[in-house]
Amino acid sequence: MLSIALTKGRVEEQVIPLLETCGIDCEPLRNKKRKLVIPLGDSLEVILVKGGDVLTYLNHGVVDIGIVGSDILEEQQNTSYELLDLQTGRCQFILASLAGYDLNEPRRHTIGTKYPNITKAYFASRGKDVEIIKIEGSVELAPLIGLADAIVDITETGTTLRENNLQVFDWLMPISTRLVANPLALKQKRSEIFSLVDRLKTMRRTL
Ligand SMILES: Nc1ncnc2c1ncn2[C@@H]1O[C@H](COP(=O)(O)OP(=O)(O)OP(=O)(O)O)[C@@H](O)[C@H]1O
Ligand SMILES: O=P(O)(O)OC[C@H]1O[C@H](OP(=O)(O)OP(=O)(O)O)[C@H](O)[C@@H]1O
Repeated sequence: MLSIALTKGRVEEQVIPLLETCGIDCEPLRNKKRKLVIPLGDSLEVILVKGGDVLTYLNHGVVDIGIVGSDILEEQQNTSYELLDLQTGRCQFILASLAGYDLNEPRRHTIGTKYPNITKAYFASRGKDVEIIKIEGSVELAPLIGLADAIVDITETGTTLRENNLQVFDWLMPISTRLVANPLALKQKRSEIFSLVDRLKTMRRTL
């Protein structure tokens, strides 16, 4: 039996069809209502968690594998084994602001973001010291109402940026959903884990 910590929400919605193409019956996941522990047949058990908590469950050894966005792995400076890029949940990290924003204006800029570590590393690599304001959501609001000069956030379709008159000033990195494993589980359940990884690897190309 393999236990999987699956990020609920967007990641979950895009991973379910992939699991189904691998022949895994996901009806219990689709019909879960408020249930958080969902057995899928005899060989898999899914627990549904927030993305930011996947590595906590994994690193405490209470699940064998995790499915989580690379944005979170990068932000949390993940050291667990990344086994596969599932190639779902694709989006991008961007630096955005209102038209006319000048990153090179010589003063300390204020940046709003849900991802302070990624933001700090990005500006450090450009030799810039910025003030970071951590925001939990609706990040695009920050430059609009004067909380920050610019934001580092995720864009997928570009709709949120467009509807709020924001422009992209830089593309930081692409994001996609990854499969990560607990190192002990990788030793103890190697064949089970790699059998799933191999199936996912084959089927992700068909979606
Ligand atoms: N357009 C998108 N915007 C944000 N995240 C996306 C997008 N597309 C895919 N993702 C992936 O989905 C994850 C976020 O999922 P979701 O939006 O369901 O959670 P959330 O409610 O924003 O996050 P949380 O409540 O944990 O802060 C991200 O970690 C990222 O890997
Ligand atoms: O380019 P788009 O397709 O418009 O997607 C990007 C938006 O989606 C995410 O927000 P989310 O919906 O998770 O809401 P949040 O603001 O509460 O984080 C992200 O933070 C952007 O705001």
